[in-house]
Amino acid sequence: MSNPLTVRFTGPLRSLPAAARREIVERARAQEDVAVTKVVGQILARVKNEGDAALVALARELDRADLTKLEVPREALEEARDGLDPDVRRALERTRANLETVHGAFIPRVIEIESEPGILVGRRPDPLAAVGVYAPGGRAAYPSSVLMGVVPARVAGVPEIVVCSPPGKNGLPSQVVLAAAAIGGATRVFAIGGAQAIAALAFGTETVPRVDRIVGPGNAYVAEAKRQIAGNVGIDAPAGPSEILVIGDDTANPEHVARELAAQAEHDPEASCVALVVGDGLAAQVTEALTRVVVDRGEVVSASLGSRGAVLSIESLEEAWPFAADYAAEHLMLLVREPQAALAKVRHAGTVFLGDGSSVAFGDYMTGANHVLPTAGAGRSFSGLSTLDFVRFTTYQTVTREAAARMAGDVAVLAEAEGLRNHAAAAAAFGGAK
Ligand SMILES: NC(=O)c1ccc[n+]([C@@H]2O[C@H](COP(=O)([O-])OP(=O)(O)OC[C@H]3O[C@@H](n4cnc5c(N)ncnc54)[C@H](O)[C@@H]3O)[C@@H](O)[C@H]2O)c1
Ligand SMILES: N[C@H](CO)Cc1c[nH]c[nH+]1
Ligand SMILES: [Zn+2]
Repeated sequence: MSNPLTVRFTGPLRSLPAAARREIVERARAQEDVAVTKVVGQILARVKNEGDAALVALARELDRADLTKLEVPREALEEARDGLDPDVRRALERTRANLETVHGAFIPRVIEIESEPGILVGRRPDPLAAVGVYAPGGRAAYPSSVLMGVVPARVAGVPEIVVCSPPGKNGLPSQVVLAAAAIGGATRVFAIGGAQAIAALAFGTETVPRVDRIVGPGNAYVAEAKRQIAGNVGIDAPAGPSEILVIGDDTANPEHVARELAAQAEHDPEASCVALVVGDGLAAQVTEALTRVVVDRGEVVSASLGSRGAVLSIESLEEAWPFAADYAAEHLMLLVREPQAALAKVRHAGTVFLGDGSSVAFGDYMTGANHVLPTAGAGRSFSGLSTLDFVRFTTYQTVTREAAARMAGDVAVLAEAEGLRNHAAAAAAFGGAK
């Protein structure tokens, strides 16, 4: 590593100046960056107005790729899958199977309930007709993210699943991303990245179909593009640069804490990685371990930890819970003596990892939980990606003649109170009044 690794915030949490605490908790700066907002606004307008021509031009400008075709032919997907290293294929198929098991169990079912005798109300989940899945591909290729989006969509019954991922210099997303799209069951794949991919899926172009919902993680440009098009098309949670909050008591292994921070930091210089551990001694051990455990991508890890990282000591776990609720981490890791009891204290988190066996890397790749999760505090109001993102609900009701007769009077009372006498008349007619 060329730069020595430093962590931006260290020391006791209770001594942290209010401004520093705010800076850690409000790590949304990149998405609110006016420059990003402006650039993304311009990209969306170009794609909306110029369609495919803008996509080809933006691929040249931003991805340094000369595209002859935007859509990746089906044969190229199948060739990528068939040519994949057998170990990688087996691992991707294992991820797919676990996602199918977990997301199949989480799928919402039809619910029917009688609110009164003779009045049946139902709610039926209906799969969306077409969805877009963004798979990042700038600093790293993300075949795992392809599966995290495509598999739950397929399990939910979506017939058209369109994947977009940035092209490399050869004009195609990486082979392993293409293979994952085939393994997951994507119906179409386009070599389009960044904000322009989100625009193409939201507005449609000559070759890219307009979809009903766009999901998937990405960098600050992708997250901002999803935010800006949210009025036109459904989106999942804002899933931007990765983040982790590790909470550890005296049973936490400092090297494990450090490795978890380094793992999420390697995604992006804008990743936010924070540890709150009981005792100044343990905090110092974590900071020291960080200088030893980084095995790759040192520049990215250093940039992330140096600009946003925090290793803070607390006196007891009780100090951690209000901070954790405020921070609403994408990944919350509980390296504590009684993780299940600690889980009961958690208010906001994308997903939680309990105990010393549960590295976030397992959830990132294989447990079957989804790794597309709300970031930048969005965990206070959003959940991680699931089959719920791929359905909408149709409610329905049926009222028997007898129930209609019993209800018509009170409905007329409310309709009269609103000055809507035709409603009262309709209810009375169905209730059997002459
Ligand atoms: N929250 C989650 O669930 C989750 C899951 C996986 C990955 N991630 C995050 O996804 C992100 C992946 O980012 P990435 O950069 O590797 O890939 P990416 O595909 O998100 O972004 C690459 C694209 O960004 C665009 N871009 C780059 N610089 C630009 C500029 N100056 N102006 C306009 N557009 C520009 C380009 O179009 C490029 O194709 C990381 O931040 C990672 O932490 C998050
Ligand atoms: N940690 C990422 C979500 O923030 C997901 C991921 C994909 N590959 C490895 N990790
Ligand atoms: Zn990860």
